Amino acid sequence: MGGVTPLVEARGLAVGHGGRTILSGVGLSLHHGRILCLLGPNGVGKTTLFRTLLGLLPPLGGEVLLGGSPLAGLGRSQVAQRLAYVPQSLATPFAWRALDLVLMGAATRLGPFARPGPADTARAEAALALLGIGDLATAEITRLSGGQRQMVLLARAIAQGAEAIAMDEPTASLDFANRIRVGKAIRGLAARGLGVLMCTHDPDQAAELGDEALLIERGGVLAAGPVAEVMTAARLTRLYDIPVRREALPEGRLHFSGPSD
Ligand SMILES: Nc1ncnc2c1ncn2[C@@H]1O[C@H](COP(=O)(O)OP(=O)(O)OP(=O)(O)O)[C@@H](O)[C@H]1O
Repeated sequence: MGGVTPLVEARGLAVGHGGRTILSGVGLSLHHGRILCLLGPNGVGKTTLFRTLLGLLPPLGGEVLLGGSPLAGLGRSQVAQRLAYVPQSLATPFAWRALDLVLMGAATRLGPFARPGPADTARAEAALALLGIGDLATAEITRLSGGQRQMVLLARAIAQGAEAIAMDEPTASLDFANRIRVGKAIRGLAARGLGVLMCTHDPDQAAELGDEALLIERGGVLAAGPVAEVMTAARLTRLYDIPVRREALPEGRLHFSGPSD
């Protein structure tokens, strides 16, 4: 990886709200074709970190670079070309069609007065198809289940065409089949060269999908690096404050479990 400019980079980053620091000294590098999983307990600051990487919150220290350019010097559409965001959920009273919501992703690349054209519509439809939800295109977003909405939000980020996507617990509200489908889609995006930054509360999922893991404890980073090296039983025990067991399943996958009693 030496010499390759990361898609997303944080150096000595401090994040928080209203001047109150929640995390400091955060360093991370996301590269083309890689999946970086963020793990940490509830309320530790993962969403706050994401929002800072996206320029939605000002850093309280350090810096963020997107594609080698300081975030501070980038406009909204320049950020949108570099990093898309899949939030934890979307609460909207507007009865947009799913396709329209996905088109908004495609439109973030356009100038403020440009209207989406046929190519943007095609890109939006392709993103829905990639996730196997082409049949939801004309559905009103307010009538979809939480899981279906989550899939549409993921399609919106894909349609944005950014080189990297930050996903905040992208499978948290999904049923078993959709979770597998989204996992496959995430791997597919990485195989096409995108960088994926994702928060998950499931260590098994991080081990299955992630190339690297970033463990975040109260105040800052506990450890970062390749999944198998970083996600030790001892570190996860410290992270979640319960005894965690790690085992390698016969097919080579890592499985983590807590105490059974
Ligand atoms: N808008 C806000 N204003 C002030 N404090 C906030 C705001 N949003 C979040 N916080 C606080 O910042 C801290 C980190 O929250 P954040 O949502 O980043 O955690 P998280 O790691 O994403 O949590 P979870 O895993 O539960 O989603 C929490 O103490 C939270 O109460």
